[in-house]
Amino acid sequence: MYNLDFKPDRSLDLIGIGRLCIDLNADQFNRPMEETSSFSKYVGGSPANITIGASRLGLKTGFIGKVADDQMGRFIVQYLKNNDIDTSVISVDQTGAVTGLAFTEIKSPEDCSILMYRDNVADLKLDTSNVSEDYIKQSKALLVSGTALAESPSREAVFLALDYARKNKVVVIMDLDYRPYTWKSPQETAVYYNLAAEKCDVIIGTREEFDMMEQFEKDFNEDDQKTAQKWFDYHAEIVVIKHGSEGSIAYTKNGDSHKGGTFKTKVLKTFGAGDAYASAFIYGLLNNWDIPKAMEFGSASAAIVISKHSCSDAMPKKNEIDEFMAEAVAID
Ligand SMILES: Nc1ncnc2c1ncn2[C@@H]1O[C@H](COP(=O)(O)OP(=O)(O)OP(=O)(O)O)[C@@H](O)[C@H]1O
Ligand SMILES: O=C(O)C[C@@H](O)[C@H](O)C(=O)CO
Repeated sequence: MYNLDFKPDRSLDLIGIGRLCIDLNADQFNRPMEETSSFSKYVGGSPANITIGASRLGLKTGFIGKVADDQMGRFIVQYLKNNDIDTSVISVDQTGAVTGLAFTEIKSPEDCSILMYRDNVADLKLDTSNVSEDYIKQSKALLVSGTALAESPSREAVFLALDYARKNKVVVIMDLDYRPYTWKSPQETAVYYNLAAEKCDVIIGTREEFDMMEQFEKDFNEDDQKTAQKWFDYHAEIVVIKHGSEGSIAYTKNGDSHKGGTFKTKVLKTFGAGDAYASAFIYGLLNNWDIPKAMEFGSASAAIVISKHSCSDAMPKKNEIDEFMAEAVAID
C-alpha cells in the first residue's frame, strides 16, 4: 500500500495548474497534415485534459491558469465550467498574449505528431500574483505538469504553488508532460524538472521523460527501479513509469512494485493516452484504491480515449470505464 494523506476536510479534491490551450485535431486522418483540410477544435493541454477527466469521474476540481483575452480563451473557460471545474481563479492575460494551438496530425494509429503554435502564449504568462495560498489549501491534491516550468513567470508561479501545497499538506502530483518545443535546452529542462519533482508525492511520466531528467546521472541506464528510488529519497510515495502500449509500472516507497497491463482497443490516435491514464489513476488514489486497481482504471480510460478523436472531450465517465472493462480484453 501507499501512504498519501488526502485531508478529508477540503472542499476540492484536485486543483490543476498550468496549460490551458486548444487542440485542433485533423478531421481527415490516416494521412499527413499536408493533405488535411479541416480540423476540429477542442480544449487541450495536459493539465487541462487531466482535470477534465478527473471532473468527469466525479472529483471536485478547480484550475489555476491564465487564458488569452480572446474568443479562444473564453471558449476554454466556458468548456471548463460546463465540465464542473471551478474557474474562479483562472485569470485573463492583459498583455496581448495568445492561446496556444496544437495541430494534431494522425498519419496512422501508430504515427501521430503535434505541430505547436506556442509563441507568446497566455498560459506561460501565469505569474505568482495569480497563485493564491487560500485557494490551494482548499484542496486535497494539486496537479502540476512540467510544461508550465518552461518559462518565467509561469515557472515561478508553479514553484510558489508547490510551496503552498507542501506547507498546507496538499498532496502534490506531477505529470512530467515533457514537450521539447516549449524549452530552450535539454539541460535547462532537466534542472527545473528535477527541482519540481523533488517536491512531489506522486510522479507520473514515460520512460523517455525520466531519461530526460536523468541526463546528468549516466549510471541510471533506463532502470525503472533506480529511477523510482531516487524520488523516494525526497518526498515521493508513488512513482509511475509509463511504457506506451507495453503498459506501465508503479513503485511505492515501501518497496512494492506493480506492473500495469493494457486493454485491447481500436486505436485512432495515440495522444491523450497519458492524460486519460493520469486522470483515472488519480481518481483511484483519491478513492483510496490499491495501486493495481487504480492502474487498471487508468489503462482502461487511456484505451477509451485513444479510440476517439479528441482528448478532453473523450474523457470518460466512471460508468463508461466500468462498462468498457467488463467487455474489453485485458493484455498483461
Ligand atoms: N496502443 C495502446 N493500446 C492500449 N493502451 C495503450 C496504448 N498506448 C498507451 N496505452 C495506455 O496508456 C498509458 C499511457 O500511455 P503512454 O505511455 O503512451 O503515455 P504518454 O506518452 O504520456 O501519452 P501521450 O501520447 O498522451 O503523451 C499506457 O500505460 C497504457 O495503459
Ligand atoms: O498542448 C499539448 O501539448 C497538446 C495537448 O493539448 C494534447 O491534448 C495532447 O497531446 C494530450 O496529451
